[in-house]
Amino acid sequence: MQDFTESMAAQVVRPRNNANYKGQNGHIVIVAGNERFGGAAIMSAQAAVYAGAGLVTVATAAKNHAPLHARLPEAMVIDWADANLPILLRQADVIVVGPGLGVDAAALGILSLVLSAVTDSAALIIDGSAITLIAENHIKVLHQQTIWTPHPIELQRLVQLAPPAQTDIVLPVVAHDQLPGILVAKGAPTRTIADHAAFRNTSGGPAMATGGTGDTLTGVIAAFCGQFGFNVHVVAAAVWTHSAAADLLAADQYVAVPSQVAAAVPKIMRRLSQQ
Ligand SMILES: NC(=O)C1=CN([C@@H]2O[C@H](COP(=O)(O)OP(=O)(O)OC[C@H]3O[C@@H](n4cnc5c(N)ncnc54)[C@H](OP(=O)(O)O)[C@@H]3O)[C@@H](O)[C@H]2O)[C@@H](O)CC1
Ligand SMILES: Nc1ncnc2c1ncn2[C@@H]1O[C@H](COP(=O)(O)OP(=O)(O)O)[C@@H](O)[C@H]1O
Ligand SMILES: [Mg+2]
Repeated sequence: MQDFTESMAAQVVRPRNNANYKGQNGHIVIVAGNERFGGAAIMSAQAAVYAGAGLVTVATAAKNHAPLHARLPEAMVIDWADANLPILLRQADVIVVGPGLGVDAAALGILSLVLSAVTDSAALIIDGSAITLIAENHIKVLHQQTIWTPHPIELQRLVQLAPPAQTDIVLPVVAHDQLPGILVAKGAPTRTIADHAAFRNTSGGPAMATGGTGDTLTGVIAAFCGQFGFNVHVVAAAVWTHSAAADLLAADQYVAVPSQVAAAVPKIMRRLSQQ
């Protein structure tokens, strides 16, 4: 497994053309946040906006609409029970499903709707509760442009491999056999794995050990795919950038608060684009 470094991230995050417009930077739809976990939807959406997504729409529980708009006016919102959600999902360039989704019957229904509406050309980021639901209900995901973002226990639920067995040698084999697309095995360090490449992240640290840090990562990955395309280098660059933003905060803070991590991402992207 190869180290993924700042100079490799800088090959992904290039300066924008002068004529660049929002339609070229990806329409992201984030399906997240039940009545208890509205913050997860807000953090994912904030990270997507701050990492440069062209348009961000959040499909979430009705209760979260006003807090989302108050915190993040750049994001659009739709009730996840709205009959128009499938139409919106079919128009998306990137879909995130799972942060704070919950694991009840309603959440399973929403996940099933997402899996049936995603088009072949869209990238699909599966995180948090969506991973747990897929594991618990033995759902087979066939979508090729999938990005899985489990923490070690979510990965265990998904592939029946306890954290100590999630080694650099075993993970690429298991990912190849069981998971279509790209696996982002989060941890210290996070490993990003596809069929022909596997990277160990070199940024980040324990200042990131706060609920919500993974939720923000989904937004950064979504925005990177929306701007730079779907491939393992782009996803590894998103992972590097997210943790580098946390490192920037950790230089003079004990804790890298997730919403601050999202807010620091534009600075890291600027630094990368100047190299
Ligand atoms: N503000 C919000 O709205 C927030 C919403 N959130 C949303 O909540 C949903 C549930 O997500 P979740 O990860 O909290 O619970 P779950 O899937 O049951 O896993 C917990 C189990 O995994 C373990 N574990 C975790 N990491 C580990 C590691 N590195 N290494 C080893 N073990 C590790 C952990 O271990 P323990 O802490 O018990 O030692 C426990 O056993 C999800 O949708 C998420 O997006 C959260 O993001 C919080 C902020
Ligand atoms: N000690 C650490 N070193 C490096 N990264 C860490 C550390 N602790 C947490 N992280 C990062 O924080 C994120 C945690 O994700 P996750 O457990 O899904 O959080 P949540 O669901 O609460 O948002 C991952 O990106 C992980 O790599
Ligand atoms: Mg998580």
